[in-house]
Amino acid sequence: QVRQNYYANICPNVENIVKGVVRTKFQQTFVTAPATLRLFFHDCFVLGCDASVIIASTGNNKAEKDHPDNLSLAGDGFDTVIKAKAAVDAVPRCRNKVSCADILAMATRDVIELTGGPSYAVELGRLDGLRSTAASVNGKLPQPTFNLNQLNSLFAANGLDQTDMIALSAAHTLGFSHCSKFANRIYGFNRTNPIDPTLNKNYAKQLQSMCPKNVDPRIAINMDPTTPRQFDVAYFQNLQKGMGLFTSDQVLFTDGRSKPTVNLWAQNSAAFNKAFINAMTKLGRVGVKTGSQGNIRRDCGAFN
Ligand code: HEM
Ligand SMILES: [Ca+2]
Ligand SMILES: [Ca+2]
Repeated sequence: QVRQNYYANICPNVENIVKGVVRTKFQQTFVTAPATLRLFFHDCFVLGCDASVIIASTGNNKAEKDHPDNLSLAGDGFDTVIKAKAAVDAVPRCRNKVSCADILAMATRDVIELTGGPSYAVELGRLDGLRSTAASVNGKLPQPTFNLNQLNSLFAANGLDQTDMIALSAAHTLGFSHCSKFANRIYGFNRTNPIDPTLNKNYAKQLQSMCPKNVDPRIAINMDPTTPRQFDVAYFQNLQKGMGLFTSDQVLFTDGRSKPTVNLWAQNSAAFNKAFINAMTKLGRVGVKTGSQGNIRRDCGAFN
């Protein structure tokens, strides 16, 4: 249902308008990039790419964004969509013609390019969803403790295969994590190993010093210790050295079924870029709403 150039006759300049807003915001704060990319993922995996994640809670509805798995979504992702929506709506012919879900898809494409990743033609034509509840998030998002089978089955439920899953995981080449998300790997891992043995020993020490026990829960650290602001294949090179931050990252190298793909992409960014664009395009098609299943929200944070 989604296609390139969907707004060609409705709002011909929409992609440039969004790009301008995203570029300005990115220049003000780098977090714009990882925050927007993660927001898109968390939107698409819960009821499809329909901007359900952007809805704010109200007195009688606890929305998706207040589910525990979404509380660490950085505010700059939401802010990017709201600012881009305002800029689109300032153009008379575009006013209330472009969905929040599509604005998020365009902004995500733009932040990947701004951080040095591949650019691609984005498919558009999504409607915004009519429901958003915290309960609907349960079991829909991957946990950092997941093994390969758990990752594959959750991604398969969204029409994404193992190759797509590995490519999309490279989003962790950018952005931050709070210490609590991987503390189990560096403190009291199991009965025989206090530290996860798949973790590089020096990296484990660094993590312990950045995240001491009883660290301030607001402290966040770079997920890619080598090029935290570049969208690149350093993510895969880190995995080869035991420097994947989460179990769900490192398992891509320790499990023999995914290791060959990690090794290939660690030394072939052209092949990775191609797979990443393909996977992002598939992600953007998940659960797309049409007709009476959705509408175009006037305010991305509230139902019409
Ligand atoms: C494969 C399974 C995945 C797991 C288990 C996972 C888990 C996590 C966790 C725990 C964080 C840290 C959150 C925090 O403490 O603030 C995080 C951050 C992030 N994730 Fe994932 N994620 C996965 C896949 C993805 C995918 C597919 C994307 C996008 C395509 C993505 C994009 C991001 C980004 C960009 C950040 C950094 C956010 C920021 O700096 O604000 N992740 N992820
Ligand atoms: Ca959604
Ligand atoms: Ca990087």
